[in-house]
Amino acid sequence: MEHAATLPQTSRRPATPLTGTITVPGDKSISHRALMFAGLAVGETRISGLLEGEDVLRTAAAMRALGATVERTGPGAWRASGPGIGGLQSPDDVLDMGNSGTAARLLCGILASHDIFAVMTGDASLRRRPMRRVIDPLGATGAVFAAREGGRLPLSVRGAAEAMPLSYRLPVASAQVKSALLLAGLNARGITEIEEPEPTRDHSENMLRYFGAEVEVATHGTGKLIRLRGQPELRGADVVVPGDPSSAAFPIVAALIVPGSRVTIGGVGLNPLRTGLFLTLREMGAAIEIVNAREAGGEPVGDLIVTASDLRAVDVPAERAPSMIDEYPILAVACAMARGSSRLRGLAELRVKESDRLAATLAMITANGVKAQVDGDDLIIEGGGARGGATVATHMDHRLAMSALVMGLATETPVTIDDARFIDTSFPGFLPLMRGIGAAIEAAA
Ligand SMILES: O=C(O)C1=C[C@@H](OP(=O)(O)O)[C@@H](O)[C@H](O)C1
Ligand SMILES: C=C(OP(=O)(O)O)C(=O)O
Repeated sequence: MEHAATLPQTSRRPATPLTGTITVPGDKSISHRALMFAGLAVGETRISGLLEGEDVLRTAAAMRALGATVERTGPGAWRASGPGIGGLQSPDDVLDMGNSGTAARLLCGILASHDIFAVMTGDASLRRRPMRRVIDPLGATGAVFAAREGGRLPLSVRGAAEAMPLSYRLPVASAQVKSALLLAGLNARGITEIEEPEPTRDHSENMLRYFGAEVEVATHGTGKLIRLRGQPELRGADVVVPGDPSSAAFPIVAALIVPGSRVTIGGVGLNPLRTGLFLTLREMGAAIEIVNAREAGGEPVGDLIVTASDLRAVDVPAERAPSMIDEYPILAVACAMARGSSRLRGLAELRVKESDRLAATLAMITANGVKAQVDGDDLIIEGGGARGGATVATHMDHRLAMSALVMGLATETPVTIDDARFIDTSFPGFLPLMRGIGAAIEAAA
């Protein structure tokens, strides 16, 4: 790639505390959905604060290839409109979803209930990830999927000419699977019904309603029952994307573990199905104050004031995992710096992310001198600080890259990562933003 010599980056303890007021880029989950729903709706949608990371740009390109109008009008400002539900067309070429599981899986839902043919692929990381979790249930719409062995990309789909509505109980806690089925249900005649035993992020349900669909959500045991009436008239609507709490996690943990730091992060999304990390960090003794709580674009938002804190170990229950599923690598860094032994439970889903995040997180901290082990689906971490000094293999995984660089801000010797390129999938501008608050991160020698 272009700047091959600067791919490895090194972080070290800064000479002074981290300080400043920052904002993080827009929420990745909401950004994907805003482009997809806008591309299915009639009339114009204006989006502000869209995450312009690689993953979301893949969704923009795919929606364009399917016949939607998607244009950038300024930084984070986008305009999109579509032909209405059922009106998308076969793309001329293969859809390349890059590194993005969300883009690939949600798009499968759209394709399943359109009378079109499409082929989808992704990068080496995405081509390893399981797609059966969406293509198996989506087959009941009448769509015909064919995928590589093991249900991996590339795949092809001949969408259903008249999609059947689905009734499905999610076997894994996955907002991607739920959202793919809801997207398919948009162009099915009748009610699509999804039972979700463990609640996962509900941005699709919220945004579908906002665009004019009829979505009912009822409590069902410990989970939810979601019912969507098919073939609504989706109308374009303006979307304000809040700051991504999963991105805010990195400067938050950095501020907590670099002594004397105080950092304010403005406009962070605080949807309760996304804030498991903040709850957990507070249980560890973190000083995270939420001020100026408000609503933006139908989602709760607030400013976070984070002050360096003496962290203590934590035991995180498995039920909390869906509300912080992407935050375990950075939580592992906080646990390594905390006093005592932490246990993070129920992490099986981490094995099928951009990398095997359970194995890679363990390797990241142990290579830098932290005692830790995996026990079944749990990660056990002995706190007390870390030596550092290792080069961390990031396995095409943005969250590992950022976590390792944050860890190096509090280790005895610097931490290096092998490849910083994938950070752009979710957090373009991470390196300058962190340097701007005083983080010592530079190209490795
Ligand atoms: O729906 C979404 O936008 C996402 C859901 C989660 O994936 P799963 O549904 O696979 O848990 C999460 O890891 C991903 O970053 C974004
Ligand atoms: C798992 C992630 O994303 P995706 O599944 O969209 O690749 C993530 O952003 O951490």
